[in-house]
Amino acid sequence: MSTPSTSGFNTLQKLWPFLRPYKWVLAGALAALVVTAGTTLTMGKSIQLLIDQGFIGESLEQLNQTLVWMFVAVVFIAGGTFARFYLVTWLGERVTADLRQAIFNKIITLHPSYFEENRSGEIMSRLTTDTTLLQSIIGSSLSFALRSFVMMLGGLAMLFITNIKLTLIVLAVVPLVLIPIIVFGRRVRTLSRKSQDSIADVGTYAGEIIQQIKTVQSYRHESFEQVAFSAEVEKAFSVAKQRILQRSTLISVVILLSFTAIGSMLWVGGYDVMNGNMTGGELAAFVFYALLVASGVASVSEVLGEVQRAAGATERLIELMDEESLIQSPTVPAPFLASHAIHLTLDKVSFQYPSRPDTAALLNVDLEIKTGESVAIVGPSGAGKSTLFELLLRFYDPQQGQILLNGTDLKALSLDDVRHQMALVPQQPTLFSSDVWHNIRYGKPDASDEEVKAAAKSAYALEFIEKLPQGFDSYLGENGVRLSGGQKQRIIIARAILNDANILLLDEATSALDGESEFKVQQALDKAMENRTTLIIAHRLSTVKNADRLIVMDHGEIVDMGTHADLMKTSSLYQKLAERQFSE
Ligand SMILES: Nc1ncnc2c1ncn2[C@@H]1O[C@H](COP(=O)(O)OP(=O)(O)OP(=O)(O)O)[C@@H](O)[C@H]1O
Repeated sequence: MSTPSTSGFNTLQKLWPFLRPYKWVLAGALAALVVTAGTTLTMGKSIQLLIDQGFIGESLEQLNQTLVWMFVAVVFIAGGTFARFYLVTWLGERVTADLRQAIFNKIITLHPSYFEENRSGEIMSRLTTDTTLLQSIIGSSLSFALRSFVMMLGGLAMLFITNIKLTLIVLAVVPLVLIPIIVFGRRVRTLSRKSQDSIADVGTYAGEIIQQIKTVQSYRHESFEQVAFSAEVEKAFSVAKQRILQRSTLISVVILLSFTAIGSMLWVGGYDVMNGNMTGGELAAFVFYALLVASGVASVSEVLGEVQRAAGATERLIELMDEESLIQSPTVPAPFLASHAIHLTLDKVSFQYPSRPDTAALLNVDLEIKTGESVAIVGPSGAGKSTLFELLLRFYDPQQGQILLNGTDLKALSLDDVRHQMALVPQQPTLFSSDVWHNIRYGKPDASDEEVKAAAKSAYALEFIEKLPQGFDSYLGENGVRLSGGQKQRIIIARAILNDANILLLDEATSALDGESEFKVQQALDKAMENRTTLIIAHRLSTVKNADRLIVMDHGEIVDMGTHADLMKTSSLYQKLAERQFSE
């Protein structure tokens, strides 16, 4: 069985790839450390000379010489400490920056279902809290511990040189000091992970409430949420309390043991000085070294507690970094010829969401879509219409059957090629908290201002954008709160038009808009659909009538297919859906 401290260090070893690029900085810091520690150790001998020859021997020359040497030594110590502190703190900041980047790079490529299982607040907490903890540990605690460790070893050597008998007394205490370190260290580590987890819960909770602030306030749930949040905060506090108790106990036990040893040593040493077996200077030097060793042991033990905390944080980070996306580009993707001729085939596609393995969201779906065709998908709520889009965009892979793009399985093509072919206009338009430029240009980052404006014009968005206080430079607020639903949609459509993908995936939401707004969005959509293969989740009959073909879905299956007129005659489900629409 490994002790908690070694397994803590084992976990920390996994951070080595992040430190390796800066091994020269690390080496510089270590060199500075050795210089400072070595110089500090000579101070004990200087004190001995100062007392025995300067004070007791009453030699002014010796006094001067020793003090000059001590001054030189202090200059070295100051310089070395500067270098060590600067380099190590730099290292902590640099490594944390790299870690954050690596984690973000990982997160952004993970399959969407990962985010169903893991709450966003928790992921955010790893990116911020856990990395900050590591920064403080790499950047300061570890340097402190290393310095203490080197001083401890050096001090110990000097103790032996100065007086063996007294040293043995000091050493008898060391195992006594190690026992609490091992016992409490393990507890601190477990509690530390728990503590980080509960801090993440606090962040997640607050994040969700802030996002839903209007729901919270309209239902007058403020005080209810305050109570619930306070429970989360208190939970985090009580875990932290346990952790602090363990750490404080550890520190105080170590201090108590160390100073008991120094007390007994002083007694024995003082007795020897009185008997003339030892000079006063020797005892002073010995006490100096013993203090170095004791404070070294104390701070190493304190930092070992920190290391356990860091190991907890590292575990969580490594876990996230080891996560593999379930949706991957093949290593050698099949070649895909970009052209406007697009042929989509769904071949006996069945799919269950990973969180609901027993319910088929899609069942045996067979479908052919040709270039330029517009296909409307209708069906009751929960029929699987949006799921179809999720599979086309490869947010999920079907468990049975395959989806072919121009005859090649989506899984064989590079993700880039697949997604480059598609532009999605979702039912709930979501915008980035930035200006209009950024939001439209998201469809094509290298688009010129003219292209962005042209896309906005095609999407019938130009007129309202120009009326905004700063036109295209207007900040749209978080998630575009400063725009109406119809305006947000037209921005999204402009983005899709700019993207100029061959396949347009429209999840219509015009049902939520008033007549005027709906008319404009419809115009924008008609423009976007020109010369494109389009799949529309249709909620309104006007779209349905314009489509080349209609697909009726129910319980994940395609139950009927045809034109509006055909289906009015043959499909009872379609008749029902149409009746409901007309009566509305
Ligand atoms: N992420 C998910 N995890 C698990 N089940 C899901 C998920 N998303 C959708 N489902 C389920 O899959 C089924 C099909 O959902 P889908 O969103 O495709 O329906 P829809 O036809 O688009 O409905 P609507 O018209 O209401 O948007 C539903 O039963 C739904 O509850």
